[in-house]
Amino acid sequence: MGISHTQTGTISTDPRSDARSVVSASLRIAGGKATVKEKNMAKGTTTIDVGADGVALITIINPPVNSLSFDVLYSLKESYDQALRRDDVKAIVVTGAKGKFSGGFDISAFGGVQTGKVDQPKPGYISIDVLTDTVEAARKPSVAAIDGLALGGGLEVAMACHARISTPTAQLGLPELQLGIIPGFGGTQRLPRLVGISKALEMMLTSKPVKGTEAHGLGLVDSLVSPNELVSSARRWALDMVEGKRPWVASLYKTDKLDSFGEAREIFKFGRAQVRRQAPNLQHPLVCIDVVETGIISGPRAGLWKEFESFQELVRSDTCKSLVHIFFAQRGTTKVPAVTDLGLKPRRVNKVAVIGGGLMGSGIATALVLSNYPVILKEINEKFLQAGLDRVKANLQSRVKKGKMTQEKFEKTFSLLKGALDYESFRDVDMVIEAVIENVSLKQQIFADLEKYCPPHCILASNTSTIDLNLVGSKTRSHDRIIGAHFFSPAHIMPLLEIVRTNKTSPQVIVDLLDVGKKIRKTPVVVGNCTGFAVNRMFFPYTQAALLLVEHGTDLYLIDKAVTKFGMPMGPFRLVDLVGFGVGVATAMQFIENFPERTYKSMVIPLMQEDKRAGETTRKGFYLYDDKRKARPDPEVKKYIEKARSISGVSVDPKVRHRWRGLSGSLTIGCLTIISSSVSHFFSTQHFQQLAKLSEKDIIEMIFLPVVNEACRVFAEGIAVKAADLDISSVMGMGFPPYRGGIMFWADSLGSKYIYTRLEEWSKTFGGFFKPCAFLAERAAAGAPLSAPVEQAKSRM
Ligand SMILES: C[C@H](O)CC(=O)SCCNC(=O)CCNC(=O)[C@H](O)C(C)(C)COP(=O)(O)OP(=O)(O)OC[C@H]1O[C@@H](n2cnc3c(N)ncnc32)[C@H](O)[C@@H]1OP(=O)(O)O
Repeated sequence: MGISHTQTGTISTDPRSDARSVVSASLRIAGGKATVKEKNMAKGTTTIDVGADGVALITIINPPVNSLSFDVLYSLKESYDQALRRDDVKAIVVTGAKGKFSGGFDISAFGGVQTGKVDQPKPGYISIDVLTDTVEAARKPSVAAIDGLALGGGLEVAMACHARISTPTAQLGLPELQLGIIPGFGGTQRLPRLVGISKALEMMLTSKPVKGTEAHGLGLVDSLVSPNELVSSARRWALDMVEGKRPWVASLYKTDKLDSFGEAREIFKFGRAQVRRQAPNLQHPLVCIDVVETGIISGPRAGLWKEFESFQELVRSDTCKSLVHIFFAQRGTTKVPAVTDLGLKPRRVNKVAVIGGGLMGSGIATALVLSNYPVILKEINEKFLQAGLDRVKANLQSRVKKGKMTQEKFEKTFSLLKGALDYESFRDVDMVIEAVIENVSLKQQIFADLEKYCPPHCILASNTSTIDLNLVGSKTRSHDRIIGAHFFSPAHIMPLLEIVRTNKTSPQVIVDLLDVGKKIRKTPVVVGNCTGFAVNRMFFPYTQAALLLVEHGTDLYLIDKAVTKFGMPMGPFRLVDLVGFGVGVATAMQFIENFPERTYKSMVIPLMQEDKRAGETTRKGFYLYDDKRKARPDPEVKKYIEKARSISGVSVDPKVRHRWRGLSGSLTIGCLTIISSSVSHFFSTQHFQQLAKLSEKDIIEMIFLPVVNEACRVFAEGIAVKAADLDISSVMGMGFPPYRGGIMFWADSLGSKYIYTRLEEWSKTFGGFFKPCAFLAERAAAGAPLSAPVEQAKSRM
């Protein structure tokens, strides 16, 4: 259709303050054409294609998601200038190449903006000069033809057009807040005018996109068509506008969807209250509301300027840096050196078996059937099997109740699940996930059976959270296909999947499981084999530090409060209650056996267990629980703490200098034997008093710096390939606040020297638990960040 002109070689304006910018290098012309080198440097472009019908089709091209780099944005402006200049162009259609409109502003450019390494255009250039004064104010109408996705800046470009045609499945949204910023190309002003203030705030504050069909209902999209008809319909629509057959709407000045001032004020008030309650540590959602409000009160142009200023400030904030780090770290977990770069293609997994229908097994089976995998659920008897099947059913039904699944879809999904009491039906499965209790000999027997019944290509995965996989597979000769698939409870909801490889697991099997992980919508992190892997190893010192503090005098509820305020979903004691003391103690035993030198052996939990307290399930743990599972502090807990103190020799007498003797002998509680501590050291009254009066900052550091210390060990041992994988593991497995960037990213914000000094100081008082590891000591001595790659780590992979 028509003549095609790519824009790489045509510059009409240079909006940048410094024309010799990094960006301009990619657009500069050498003898009328960009050199090959310069072309290769360009990060995306637009093309313009003028048809015989007089419609200029401008296509955004920047794979994989047509993000809006500065190159693309400048090229968009140039394409527009050309289309507006040319007499043979009557109207304009903007679209994205290969079925994707645009994934928004190029997030990889944020770093350059933050450090000032990329020259930015003059203030307000994109949102005002380009989108408002060129696109929206043009004397030729524009229609956005949206397929795939129009997110962030992508949707903002589309909203500056005079109409939007979309496919029913396209995703439209302004997810900027999940990156710690607000929309910066006019979205805060145009979205409320297209869909109303309430809906616009909801879309921005939750960062959730809407599908084309919903967008149509909301008025964000003017017409829905199939992908095949998208561009032709948009062309017709644009020409209809030229001929006055369809309205030509500038979204920025629309007022019909706006509420009255009084109503708007109420909506803003409600929004702010909700933000303060749900995200008390975050500023940018409040800024977003302020910016929308400015536009409503002072007019959209004032709103655009306020948006620009706020965006510039937020993009440089620590929150934005942390969230952008998390964005890329999450996508980086599937890039595993010497595994995903070998050119291996994932094999097709047609059928999966899950062994064990308990909480974990049924959750895993739910996650699998939800992604259309046929699943066999195996149990040891009819009763357990039925209970397992019922759990999966209940998981799915809860989705129906919440309106997330139709009854018809429920029936189809549930029919993918079959029960089994033996291994006969395992003869054609491609993957088995064992999810039985943490019992080594039971697991060994199961894996030996699996080797007999499953086909030789079948992936043999274990959901163990702590047990060494070499031990699990020791009675087989299938070590190359044994792998850990460690889900987090509830498995159908929690987003993380720890993929544990031994030094014998084949790369093909890892690639296969990564693919299954992606299909069941998990974020997989590949880790090496050791007790507790990455997440539980980091979790362990978290609870331990909390117990140590409590035994030394800090109020347990104060600890939970401080930790929640820091941004964790719950404090360590509330978490132990939720997980249950049984699981907590079983896990602790693994650590005591494997890392005795850095285990703090508290008796608080075993003493409580002795009194039939086991956490939330018994309605009594560190908290008391009512019928609605609401937790309230229990003054009785004090007595267990005091008893534990007397056992461990920790005294609270302020006048005397006490010796912390440690335990001698062993104490048997139920089936649990806590081996006596060999560690003995001193602590002073002064320290007790300090601990009783710790500031929130101290509490946070005494809880999380041991976690950092363990994360450093995990990294140094090669259990995690990249520090960023530990960031994702901490955010998705532990609930570490993403806006702090994950455990290693946060640690680097404090500095290795500072962390080392703090831990060293506490270790002198409290012993081995706080002792900084060699890796931390080395990084501190070198003044190096903890997240810098480990060059010669003894990789266990
Ligand atoms: C001024 C403006 O208001 C500011 C903005 O526009 S900020 C940007 C707003 N946009 C967003 O937040 C969207 C972010 N992207 C996403 O949510 C998802 O990537 C997506 C829904 C677009 C695609 O998801 P999916 O198909 O699962 O692919 P996903 O693996 O996430 O991304 C594919 C690749 O595109 C990259 N990518 C996605 N969106 C990008 C963006 N906006 N900028 C740069 N790269 C992006 C990813 O990093 C990934 O790269 P990789 O293959 O090298 O790892």
